[in-house]
Amino acid sequence: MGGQMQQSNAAATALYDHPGGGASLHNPGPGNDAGDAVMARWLQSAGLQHLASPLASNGIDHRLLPNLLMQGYGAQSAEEKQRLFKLMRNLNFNGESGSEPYTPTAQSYVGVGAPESFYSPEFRGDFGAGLLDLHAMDDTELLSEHVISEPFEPSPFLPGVTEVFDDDFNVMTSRQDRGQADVDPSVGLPSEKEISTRENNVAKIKVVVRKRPLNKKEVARKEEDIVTVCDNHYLAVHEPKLKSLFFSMFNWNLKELTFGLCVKGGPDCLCVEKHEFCFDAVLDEHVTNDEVYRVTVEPVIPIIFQRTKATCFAYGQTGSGKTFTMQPLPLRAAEDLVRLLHHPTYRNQRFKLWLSFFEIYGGKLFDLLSDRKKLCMREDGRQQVCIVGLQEFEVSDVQIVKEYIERGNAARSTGSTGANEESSRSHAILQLVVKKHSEIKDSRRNNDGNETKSGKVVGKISFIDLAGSERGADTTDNDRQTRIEGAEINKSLLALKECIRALDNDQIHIPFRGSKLTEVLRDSFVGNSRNRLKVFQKAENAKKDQVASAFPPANKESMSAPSFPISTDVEDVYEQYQEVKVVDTGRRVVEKDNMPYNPAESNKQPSSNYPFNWARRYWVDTEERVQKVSPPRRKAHRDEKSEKLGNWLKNDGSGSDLSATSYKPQNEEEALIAAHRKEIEDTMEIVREEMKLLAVVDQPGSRIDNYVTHLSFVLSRKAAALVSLQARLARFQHRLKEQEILSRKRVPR
Ligand SMILES: Nc1ncnc2c1ncn2[C@@H]1O[C@H](COP(=O)(O)OP(=O)(O)OP(=O)(O)O)[C@@H](O)[C@H]1O
Repeated sequence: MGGQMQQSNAAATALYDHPGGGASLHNPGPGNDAGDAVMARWLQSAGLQHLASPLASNGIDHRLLPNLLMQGYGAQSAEEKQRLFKLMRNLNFNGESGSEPYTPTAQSYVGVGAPESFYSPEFRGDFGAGLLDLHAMDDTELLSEHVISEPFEPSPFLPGVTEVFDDDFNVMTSRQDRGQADVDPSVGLPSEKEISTRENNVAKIKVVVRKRPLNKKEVARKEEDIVTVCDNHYLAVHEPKLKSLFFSMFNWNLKELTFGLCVKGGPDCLCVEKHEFCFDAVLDEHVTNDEVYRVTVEPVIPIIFQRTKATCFAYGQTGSGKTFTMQPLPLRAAEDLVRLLHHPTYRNQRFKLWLSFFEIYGGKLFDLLSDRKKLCMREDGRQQVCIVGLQEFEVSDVQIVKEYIERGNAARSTGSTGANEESSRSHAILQLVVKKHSEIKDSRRNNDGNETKSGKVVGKISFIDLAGSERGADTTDNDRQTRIEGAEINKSLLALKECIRALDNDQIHIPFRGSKLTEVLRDSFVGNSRNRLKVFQKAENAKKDQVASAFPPANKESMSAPSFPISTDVEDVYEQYQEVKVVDTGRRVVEKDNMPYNPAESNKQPSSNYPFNWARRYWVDTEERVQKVSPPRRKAHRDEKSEKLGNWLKNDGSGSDLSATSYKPQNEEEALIAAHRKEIEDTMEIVREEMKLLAVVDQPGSRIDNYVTHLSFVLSRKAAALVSLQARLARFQHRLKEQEILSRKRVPR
């Protein structure tokens, strides 16, 4: 994920070199120039360098940072304010002068010749996790950059490095070269142009779709192949649809009514709708697994040595070919990683490769390389996730990697479902970690979070073979256990999707606590992380954006394609959600036979990074309203709002208390509701925490009030989903009662 994340990290580590000397930001004085420069660089690291002058004119004091949030004074746009807010958070700003930040000297910008101790976790701990690192608050376990300061040479056996990563890599190399040659304070940092180049060029998420050929069953059933790969980026799905003779459609966004006569046949004729989608890459049914590797994982391998965490997901419906696609990838990656370890650049750096393999089944973690030992997940004070008891194995050659992978695969939970005879019923996570060691005593150790003893993480790549999402139709033949598994799988995939969506929209709050899967993956999402997903897309691209929503139900399992990972009830809720989204972007993605898709036309539509247009409108409205509210009333206004929200969530209309913990689900529907309740409770907890934090930095005219409104909106959406589920449950129970009455009537007296 995000090159800008890596960028920010580089800036942060270059800034801090020496602990002593320099003026405190709290005490402008002799070191004021240095303080000026530091403040300017802090702002620069957040892309807010243009705000340095208002601060400078007032004397340098980090306590003035919140003033920049004031409207008409500093940060103007929503994005700027958000960045500034993030910066303050990362500076551990608390509005009081209690914590003295470390003051770097002008000399300290160079980023070379730093004493070893300075980069030690203990030392960095003094300044708070991820200080100055805008995107890597939880990323403190990564090795500091100075240990890999030798210029990196691209591996001669990795010719396929994509342009994106080439750019990223070249910027980094040139910066490092210059940093070593020159002691100018500005040299250790990237130029503005470099920042923007990197930010523009490195995608946070890459989406590659692989089409699977029809399998024997589908061929025997004479099913149509409804997916056409148009070129390397586009594919089309042909959706058979029953249409009535006369049809009408109202587009809320364009406020226009379309109606017409289906001329192809009589009433209820079968039409084929063509939907076209765009991805970063589309691979047809003839590509080999090697080609998949070259397009997806290979470009990321070199940057694993550059303090990066990468994650490769396989996402798709059950039976779509995720396991088939994912299984060969770690082995190929290990081959290249081992080769790089022996490359002259890294040969003498005491780097080693470690492997671990575990699965999440039914919300619990099991070590696949240690007789399925049950594992515990813990979060430390810095929100670093540790999997207690997970065995990591040092792997020095590919044969050993192969053996471990086979052993882990054999231990995985699989089962037979209506859609796939050997379906993965768990999420399997294989991690390859490059560590730098000072001394190694044992090649096998517990991952107890004690990094200093056995090496510091340089970079990591995780391969995640997600369990497949299931539609209601896929579950008809499944037994009770399999259906419960399916509900759990769908729930965790939903949580994953929420996180990716939040990340892609640059939201401040990412709902990692939505499921075990997202909690475990937390560190793959933050800091120096890059994701290569099989399926998901950035909001900027209209067509891509619609992928997850607009896939037709028919035969979509024939590719590793997006689908809403919902089995029954939740599906409805998310369909509604997606409908809103379509209205929001106002872009047409459905290309009908008689209505060819016109990209130019779609570009005319208003674009938005925000997931819901009406939410955005709400945001704007609220902003206007809040501006009119006088400052003393603002807090009361916010408190009242959150209290109302809390009350509403506690009492969802059915009189049930969401916080009830004694609730025992009786069937799958109730289990789903319980899962939703838990999610709402977790989200509320996070909102409460966020609000505490926000209260500290709230300033008249800031948009924090709006942010709370936004969170309220997110919660209300979840609550609406819950209400819908409960309505379904009531209907379900009603049906059961009816059946019971009927069966009683049939019993002869
Ligand atoms: N590209 C492909 N070429 C040939 N066969 C494929 C391809 N992709 C998948 N298959 C076959 O399709 C079947 C289902 O694939 P797989 O088990 O990988 O699906 P899955 O998405 O992992 O399913 P689940 O989520 O249920 O575990 C397997 O028999 C596999 O060999």
